[in-house]
Formats: sequence, structure tokens, C-alpha cells
Amino acid sequence: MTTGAAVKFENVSKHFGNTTALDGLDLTVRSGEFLTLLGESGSGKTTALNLLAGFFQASSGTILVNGTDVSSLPPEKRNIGMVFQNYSLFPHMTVEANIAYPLRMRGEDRDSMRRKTARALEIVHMSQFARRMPSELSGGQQQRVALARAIVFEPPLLLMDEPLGALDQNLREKLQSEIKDLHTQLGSTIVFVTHDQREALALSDRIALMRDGRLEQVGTPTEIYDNPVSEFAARFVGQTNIFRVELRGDQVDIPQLRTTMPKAGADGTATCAVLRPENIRLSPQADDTTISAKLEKSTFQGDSFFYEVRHEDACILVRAERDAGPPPPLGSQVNLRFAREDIVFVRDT
Ligand SMILES: Nc1ncnc2c1ncn2[C@@H]1O[C@H](COP(=O)(O)OP(=O)(O)OP(=O)(O)O)[C@@H](O)[C@H]1O
Repeated sequence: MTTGAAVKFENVSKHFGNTTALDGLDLTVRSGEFLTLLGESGSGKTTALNLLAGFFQASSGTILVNGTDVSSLPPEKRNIGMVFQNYSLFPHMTVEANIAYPLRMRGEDRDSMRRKTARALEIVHMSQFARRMPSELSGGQQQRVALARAIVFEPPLLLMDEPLGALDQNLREKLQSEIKDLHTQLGSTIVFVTHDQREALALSDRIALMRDGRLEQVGTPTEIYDNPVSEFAARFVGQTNIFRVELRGDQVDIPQLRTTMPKAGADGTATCAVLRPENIRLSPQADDTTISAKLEKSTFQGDSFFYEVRHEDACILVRAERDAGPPPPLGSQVNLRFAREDIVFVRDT
């Protein structure tokens, strides 16, 4: 098993003409960690990865790998495995030759090349395809070969830029699970780029949420999901309800929820309350802690129902487990119940 590399971005910026792609990125990736850069298109994810890989030079700041500044090292000297969305296999080489390529570049002997290539093929479940050409493989199989080629030299650091972006949902989920297993087997540090929050939540030890070339929040998937720092983070990771709040002395008013509660947890910057759909229940009884709303839409999601209900001017999302019963008729009045402890206060910027 490889010892994963530790990576540190120190105040790293990258400008392309007038565009600031990265704006003072400070980020530490721990040895052996699976860290995902998550963000919208144009938020700077690929730029961060390309700087780490050595394809671009930073405009300012330092990138350290295992404590050493790598800025003067060309990509091929960084010992980094890479997987991209568009497979980028050599079309004229067999699967086996593609995978052996990084070993050949490193001058490994024939026996060692054969052994390591066979092992990499095994890890990605592609042993029976060793003699095929890339054009004779499906997209998922080609991506497995690209993965094998990236891990064959046991790199301490693996970079993956939307590696599953071109695959359909079922295959995506299967390969997500394989990448997760591969990470456990290898011990390499993985920096993974995606704009798909579900993929980020499923795979990562930690997520670095990016916005306009800056870091919005870094944390474990549950930290970001349960305690988003901003409305942006709450909306980006998972579905959510956001309500405006008014701070009044020691109290917080959430007018749309007809709730006033102690200010604990809401600092002076709080402008919104976040309440996740799964933390709201439809209650058979109405009382002074429930809110009456009208069911406008119901979507079956296999294990749950997703409801859109209207309370005055607010459209509120509710997720109900299937065992909570069948959906009430559309247009009927329902009672919403929630616990105040599940409300998280955030700023709106
Ligand atoms: N080579 C380049 N020349 C000029 N501008 C660039 C270049 N590469 C990136 N940019 C700009 O820098 C910003 C960040 O781009 P980047 O590719 O890092 O975003 P991203 O988060 O990876 O987006 P996506 O998910 O679409 O790949 C964007 O505004 C982009 O247009």
C-alpha cells in the first residue's frame, strides 16, 4: 500500500488575463485523504487541479507536496496519477499497452511491468480485456482502463477531474463504488473534481466547496450538510428550505414558520434559517406547534415521497419516508411539524 502525499495550497491565485480563476486558495489535503473539489462550472476546480498537476503555473502563492514546493517541477516529475472525463487513452495501443505506458516511461523491467499491469487490470476488473483496443470498449470500460493506467505506478497522489462525467447514472454509481474501494486498497491521496454534489457526498472524506475561485466551506460531507456556513453552501449540498430571519434582541423570528426561538446558534450575521426537507414531518394532528399548509405536488422517489407544500407565500419541501404512509390527496391541507434543534442559521452571502 502506498503512503498518500500531503498537499498544501498556500494563498494560491491564478489569473488568465482579466479572469481570476483562483483567488487566494488556502487548502490542506491530508495524506491518504479523499478530498473533493465541488463547485459550479467556472468556480476554479480544474484550475486548482491543473496547478497541482503542473500544467499551469500559479500567478502567486505556493503549492507544497509533502512539505516541498513543487512549482519548479514539470508535470512528469511530480509522480501524480491522473484521470480525466474523456478517458484520453492511446487509440493505437492495446489496453495492456496503455496501462503499461507509465511504467515504460519510468524504465521498469519487463517482468515488473507485466506483474504490475496484470494487478492494475485486476483491480479495475478488466483482466479479460487486456488484448482489446480502446475502440472495442464501452465508455465505462475505457474509464476503468484510464483508472488502471493512473494507478499502475502506485502514485502517492491521484487527481481525477470529473472522471465519471460522461457515463450514465447507473454506471456512474457502480464506478463511484469501485473508486471508493480502490482508494481504500491503494492508500493514495485522491483529489477529485466534480460539480455533482451527490457524487461528492458519496465519495469524499472531506469536501472543499468552491465559489468564484474561493473556498466557501471545507468539511466532511456530514459537516457541510448539517452545518452549512451560508445559504450558498446549504443550497449547493442537498435540497433544502431557506427562510428569512429577523434578529430581535435575544430572539430570532422566522416569520414564514411562525416561529420565534432563542438566538443561540445565530450570530449577528445570520440572515437565513435552513431546514432540511427530511426534518419536516406531516402530522395527523394540528396544534400550536404545527403549521398548516396545502399539498401542491408529490413525487415518488422509491424509498420516500417528496412533497411541495404551500404555507402563505412559502413553498416548503418535505421528504417523507414511505412508512410514514401514502401521500395525502393533492390540494388537501396538511400539518407540518419540525423540531427547532434542526434549524441551522446561516448568512445569505
Ligand atoms: N486557459 C484558460 N484561459 C482563460 N481562462 C480560463 C482558462 N482556464 C480557465 N479559465 C477561466 O477560469 C475560470 C475557472 O475555470 P475552471 O476550469 O477552473 O472552472 P471549473 O470549476 O473547473 O469549471 P468546470 O466545472 O466547467 O470545468 C473560468 O472563468 C474559466 O473561464
